[in-house]
Amino acid sequence: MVNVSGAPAHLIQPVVTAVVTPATVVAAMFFLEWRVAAAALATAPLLWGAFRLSAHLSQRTDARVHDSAAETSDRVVEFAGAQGVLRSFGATERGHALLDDALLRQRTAERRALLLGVPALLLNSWVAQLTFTLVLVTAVALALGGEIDLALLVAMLVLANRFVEPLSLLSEYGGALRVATANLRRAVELLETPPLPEPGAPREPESSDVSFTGVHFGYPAEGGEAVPVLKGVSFTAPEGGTTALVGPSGSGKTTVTRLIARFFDADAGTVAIGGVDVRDIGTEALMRRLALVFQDVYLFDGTIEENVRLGRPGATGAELREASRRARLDEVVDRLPDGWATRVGERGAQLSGGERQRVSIARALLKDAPIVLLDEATAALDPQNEAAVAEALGSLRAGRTVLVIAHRLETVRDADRILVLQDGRIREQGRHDELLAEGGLYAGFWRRRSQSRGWALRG
Ligand SMILES: Nc1ncnc2c1ncn2[C@@H]1O[C@H](COP(=O)(O)OP(=O)(O)OP(=O)(O)O)[C@@H](O)[C@H]1O
Repeated sequence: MVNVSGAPAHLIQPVVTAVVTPATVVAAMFFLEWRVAAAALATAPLLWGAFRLSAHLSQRTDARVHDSAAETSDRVVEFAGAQGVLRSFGATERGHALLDDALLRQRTAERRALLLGVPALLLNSWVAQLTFTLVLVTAVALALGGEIDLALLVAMLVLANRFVEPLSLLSEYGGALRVATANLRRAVELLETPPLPEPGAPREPESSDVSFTGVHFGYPAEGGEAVPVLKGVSFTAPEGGTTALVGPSGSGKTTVTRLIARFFDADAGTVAIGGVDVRDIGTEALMRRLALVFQDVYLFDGTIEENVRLGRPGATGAELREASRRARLDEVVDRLPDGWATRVGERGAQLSGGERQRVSIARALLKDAPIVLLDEATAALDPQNEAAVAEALGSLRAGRTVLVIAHRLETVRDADRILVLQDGRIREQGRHDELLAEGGLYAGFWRRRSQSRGWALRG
């Protein structure tokens, strides 16, 4: 963005100068001695050709360097910001590996840009020198022939120098201008992304069951075909019951929850709440019905109280305390020296993983939405936090429609319905004992569970 906003001030002016100066110089040359001016002008197509060629050579590498630099800075921010989460997941190594990869890609892209940039620079300066030489030879030949005097010769050489100098700079500015143009294009693309359309005649669902009917979905891919993630998913999560989503990593569990909250719309099929297509429910009404308790809980750098209040800004103090008590957040607050006024730090950095979860559960309880989308943490919490969070989740589930991406064994066993996802399809569904009796995928996973810590399905 800095590159884009800096473009007018830092780039346009030198680029204009680099074009206007040679044009003025050639005009002055014509005025003084047309044959020397004609020699300078004759090289114009050559100069233009060299400029285009070097632009073409660097265009692709510029884009690659830019993309890899953008990725590196994203990774650095992510790595720094996600330290707490990475640590609690015992995954700092993975964070390191991602950052290392990004740095390596950036180095390769820059090295390649440098290698391809050298011929482009050589070509530009070679053509610029050629122009200068041609003007020099013409002027000297004319002076030797006695057609121009020494003073005019010197004037011509000075002018020839002024002609060539800005042209060699033009190739440098050209590169920066291209980067700015590419950035501007990206910014425009982002701004032009349409929000999901609001229904013309919004409908209110009468109940809170969630159903998928023949849902197909693939994440919009930049430029290419979307890779299918959900391939014809159908199920019903009954009102007031707990439906557990289980399946190997990447099978589409998170995607199912995202489609309910309309982060994206299905490509085909219907996602409905209480029989009403989510696309026919207004965004505000939809959000009122949903509480999201995801792993990457969003905590902003305010006090604990402010973070819980986000669930329902108008809640009374008593309601706030009741929600916190049921989320077992009150005992955390009691321990902290500043109590409710304790600042949680950027992204909740001052709190432990289990404490952050309790804040987000309290927030969801305060919101009191009939449908809860829950992503259980994969992190091993200490026993005290584990028990508290399990209890807090228990109060959140009571009487609500819950869709839970389950990681804990108990959650799966106690669920009213288990959906076994694999490769974007629901392979099995039913209750724990029914699925065990079926002796299929789920039963196999369950048998192997004793070999893994907690509930982890391997693909
Ligand atoms: N924002 C996104 N853009 C593009 N592809 C995505 C995006 N989010 C997820 N995917 C891809 O969609 C597929 C399903 O991902 P999803 O997160 O739904 O799986 P999951 O079952 O929740 O996995 P996990 O248990 O590891 O969280 C994966 O191949 C993933 O790489």
